[in-house]
Amino acid sequence: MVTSDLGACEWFVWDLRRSGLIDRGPLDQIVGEFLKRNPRAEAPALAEFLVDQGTLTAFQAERILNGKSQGLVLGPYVLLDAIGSGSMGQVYKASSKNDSNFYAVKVLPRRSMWNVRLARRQVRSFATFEHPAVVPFVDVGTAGGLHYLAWPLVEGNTLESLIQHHGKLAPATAALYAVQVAQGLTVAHQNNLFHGLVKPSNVMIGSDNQARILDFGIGSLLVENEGESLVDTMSTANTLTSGLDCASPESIMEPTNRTPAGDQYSLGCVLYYSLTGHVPFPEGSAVEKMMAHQTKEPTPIRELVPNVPAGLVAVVQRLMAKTPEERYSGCDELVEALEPFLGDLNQLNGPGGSGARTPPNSQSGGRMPGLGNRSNPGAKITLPSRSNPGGSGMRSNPASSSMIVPPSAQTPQPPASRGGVPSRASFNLPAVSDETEGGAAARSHTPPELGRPMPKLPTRGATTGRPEPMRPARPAKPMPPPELEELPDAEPAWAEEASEPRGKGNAGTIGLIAVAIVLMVIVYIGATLLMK
Ligand SMILES: Nc1ncnc2c1ncn2[C@@H]1O[C@H](COP(=O)(O)OP(=O)(O)OP(=O)(O)O)[C@@H](O)[C@H]1O
Repeated sequence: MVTSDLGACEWFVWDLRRSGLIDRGPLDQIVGEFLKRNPRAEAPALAEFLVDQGTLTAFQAERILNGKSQGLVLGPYVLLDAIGSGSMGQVYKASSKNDSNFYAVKVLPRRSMWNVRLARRQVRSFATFEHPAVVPFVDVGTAGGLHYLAWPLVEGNTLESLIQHHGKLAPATAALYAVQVAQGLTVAHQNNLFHGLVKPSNVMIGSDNQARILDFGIGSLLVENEGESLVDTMSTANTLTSGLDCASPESIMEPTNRTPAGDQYSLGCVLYYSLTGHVPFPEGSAVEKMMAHQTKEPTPIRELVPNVPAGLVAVVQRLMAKTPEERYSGCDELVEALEPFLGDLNQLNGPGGSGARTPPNSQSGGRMPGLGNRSNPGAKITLPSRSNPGGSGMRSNPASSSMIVPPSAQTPQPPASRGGVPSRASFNLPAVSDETEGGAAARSHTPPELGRPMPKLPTRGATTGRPEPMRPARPAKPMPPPELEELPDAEPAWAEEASEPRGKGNAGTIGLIAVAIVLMVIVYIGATLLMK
C-alpha cells in the first residue's frame, strides 16, 4: 500500500508500522479494506476500527494515537494494557510471542542502571522449583534502552486492596493467607531465595482463595551481590521507602540485609495488617517509622480487635521480634504455629458478615489450597466466598480502582496449571533478550483484547485527524521505510552494562544511605533521651 493511499491516516499507519505490533502485510490489508470503505476516514476512526476487530487493544491504540509508538514491544512481550505503577516503574499486562501466555511486565525507568547478568541468575533460580504461592520471576531483558522484568500474570486482588475496601479479615482468614504465604516462603527459602519486600500489596488473593506472592526477585536485586548492586540508587531508595511499613529492623539499619528471617518479620506485619486493618506503625514520618520498627511495639492487636485468639497474637509477636534469632527457626515452623487458628472457616464471620460459603469457582473444592490433607484433618475447611457480600472478607470488589480486572474478565485465560499461575514448565522461557527495539522486534499479531472499553478517542472533526496534544508536524521530505529508520531509543544499554560494573558505585551509595539512616536513628534516640 502506497503512502498516498493512506490519506489522513498516514501518520497513524506509519506509527503503527514503527511500533512493531502488527506485521506490515496484514496491516496494509486491513487498513486498505477499511479505507476503501471509508476513504475520508481519519486516524481515530481507523484506530477504533482496529480495536473493534481485535487487531489492537484500546491501550495500544491510545498510545499510538498519542504518538507513543515505541516500547510497545519489549523483547518477546507485546504490551496489552497498563496494570499499575509502583516504586520501580510501570507494570503492564503483556502477552509473550514465545508461549502466548500473559505476563506482568515491569518496565524500569529509562536509563535505570542495573546488572542484567546477575538478574538473569535470579531468573534461573526460580526455574528450579514451583509453588502455588510463589509467582516466579521468569524473565529479564533490555530492549531499546528499557529494562524489563517479567512474572506470570495472576488474577485477583491484593491484600492491601481487599482490606482497604472491605476492612480487616476474620482471624481464620488472615491465618489462612499467612499460612499460604509462609508455605511459599518455606519453599523459596529452601531454594536460597528470600523475598525481601513482603507487604500487603505484594500478596495477591485469587478467586480460588490462594494467596500468591508477587514481586519475587526484586528484593534480591536490591541487595549487593558479588560486590555489585543490581538496581540503581533511585529505584532502590523508592522501593525501600515504599516497603517501610513492613520492613524488618535489620533491613532498615542495613538496606542490603535482607534474609529469610526478615521475610518472617515482614509477614508478621502483613498478618498484623490483615487482623487489624492497619500496618503496625501507621503514624509519622519515614524516619519515625524506621525508629518504631527498631524500638517500639505496635498497639496490641487485642486492643484493636478483641476477638483475635491470644495464640495468634503471640505468633505475630514472635514474627515481629526485633532480633532475627527470636523469630521462628523457619517458615515451616511458622506454618505449624498458624495451623491451629485456621479453625472451621464455615463458622467464620468476615467484615460485617455471617458465615462464608465455598466460592462456586473455587478450584480447591473447599479445601485450603496448598495444605492438602495435612492440616486440621478434622476441620471442615470451606473457603471464604468472594461472591458473598456479607461473607468473610474475601469479596470481590469491582469498584476498586487500584485493582486489576481479573484477566478472565478481560481476555481469554491462558492455560493455567497452578490455580491461576501458568506452570513454570509451560512458560517455555523466552531466551533472555538483549535486543534493541525494532531490531529484533518481531512483528506479531496482538491477541484480541476483549471487554475493555475504547478510550475516549480524539474527535474526528480535526482536519488532520491528529489528537491534541500533537507531536510536531511530520517533515515534508519523504520518510524512509520504517525498517531502515533509526529508532530513537535503540542505544544498547546492555553494552554499557557489560563493560562497566555500575553496581559497585551503586553499592557504595547504598552504603552511604545506610550510614545516614544509622546516624539519623542515633540522633533521634539522643534527642529523645535529652528531652526526657
Ligand atoms: N504478577 C502479577 N500479576 C498481576 N498483577 C501484578 C503482578 N505483579 C504486579 N502486579 C500489579 O501491578 C501493579 C503495580 O505493581 P508494583 O509491584 O509495581 O507496585 P506496588 O507493589 O503497588 O508498589 P511497590 O513498587 O511499592 O512495591 C499492582 O497493582 C500489582 O498488584
